[in-house]
Amino acid sequence: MDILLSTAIKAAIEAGAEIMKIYNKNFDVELKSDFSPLTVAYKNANTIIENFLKKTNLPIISEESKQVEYAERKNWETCWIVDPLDGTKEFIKRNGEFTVNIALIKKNKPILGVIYVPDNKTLYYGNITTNKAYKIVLKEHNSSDIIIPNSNDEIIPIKTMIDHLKVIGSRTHKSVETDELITNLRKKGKKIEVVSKGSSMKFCLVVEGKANIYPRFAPTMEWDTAAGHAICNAVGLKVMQVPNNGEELKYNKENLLNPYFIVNQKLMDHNNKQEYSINRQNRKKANKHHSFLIWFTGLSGSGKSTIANLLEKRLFEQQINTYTLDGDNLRRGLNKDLIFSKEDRNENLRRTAEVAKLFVDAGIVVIAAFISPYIKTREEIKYIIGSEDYIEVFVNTPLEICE
Ligand SMILES: Nc1ncnc2c1ncn2[C@@H]1O[C@H](COP(=O)(O)O)[C@@H](OP(=O)(O)O)[C@H]1O
Ligand SMILES: [Mg+2]
Repeated sequence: MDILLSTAIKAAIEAGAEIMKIYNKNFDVELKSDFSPLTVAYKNANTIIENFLKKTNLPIISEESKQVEYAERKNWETCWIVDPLDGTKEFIKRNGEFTVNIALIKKNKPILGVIYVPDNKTLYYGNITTNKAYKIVLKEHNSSDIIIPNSNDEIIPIKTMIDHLKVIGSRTHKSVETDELITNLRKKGKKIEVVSKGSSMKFCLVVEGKANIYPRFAPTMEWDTAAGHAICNAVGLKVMQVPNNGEELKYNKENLLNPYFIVNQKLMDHNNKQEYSINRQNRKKANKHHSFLIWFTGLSGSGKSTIANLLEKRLFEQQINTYTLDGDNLRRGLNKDLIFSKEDRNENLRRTAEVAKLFVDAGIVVIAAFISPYIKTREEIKYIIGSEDYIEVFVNTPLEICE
């Protein structure tokens, strides 16, 4: 694991352990003094985190520490941004909704993010270089088991029904603007459920797909959002500024106050579906058969295309309307702007799935053969098509034979 990421994870867990020692002692009210449980938890957590992060020789912006003048910090290409205890109101209310937040910023963008929820020992982290985010529920506040990411812990967001959205907002800092946004979404005919949570846990719930949109039309500081923002970006979610100027939140600004923002705004902009008189059911009746997608996956040289070709011939002989989507052929036209980078390969598959969906709607049995090794991508394809119309076939030819 990246040494910067593992350092941030260790720091967050150790800080969380310290916070819980104080949280678990009896206290009723916040005493606004340097010795209140909140202040002590906050300061101790900050010291622990700073001691870890100092080893990286990168500068730190932390809510708790004295801020370095902008004239100096604007020259920092890379820095840490830390909120040692986010959700202070929730800590006082004793509802467990508080977090430790550590983010690594490069050129004003968050590239790594770690959020630890010490009350339920849940760790979230994301890395935009690998485009992966993980959620791990620990048994103890102990980081020694987390050195190698386990694919079972990778966050694969639950998919969203665009007409039924869960909007998540602050438990404590509500705003009229957020209420207006919810009213407008309801006017668009969407079913909206409103969920409240304290702290950066809101980002985590959106990343998991347990909430869908997080509109923040109330003040926050850079340390409240940087780690959550990185984890969102790692799963492809954007944290857009409002008013929307097409840009995401930026970090290490002169003023560390964030503008308002929305996580996952694209869901709000989704167009309503236009209905036509002739639909899939009519086509199914006329064709006398169902339509669906058969997706062959397997290694290069495993025989996917050969089997797909034979299958199509057989179906065609039985007067079934078929079409084979071929990666090379699509790259000659629709996908000719795409290269073979990881992003473009995913985009290639996404577009293929969208085209397949149109063909399925047109009443055709679609056959596709793509290597598609990542379960995450195949889940995406299944989601686009709809699980009831998706048949996955793994051509399990051993590597030696493929070669
Ligand atoms: N008036 C204000 N100005 C700047 N930030 C504010 C603010 N009111 C609340 N916040 C930020 O909102 C955070 C709480 O978010 P939420 O309401 O989503 O739980 C606070 O974090 P702390 O709890 O760490 O102070 C604080 O930084
Ligand atoms: Mg905070």
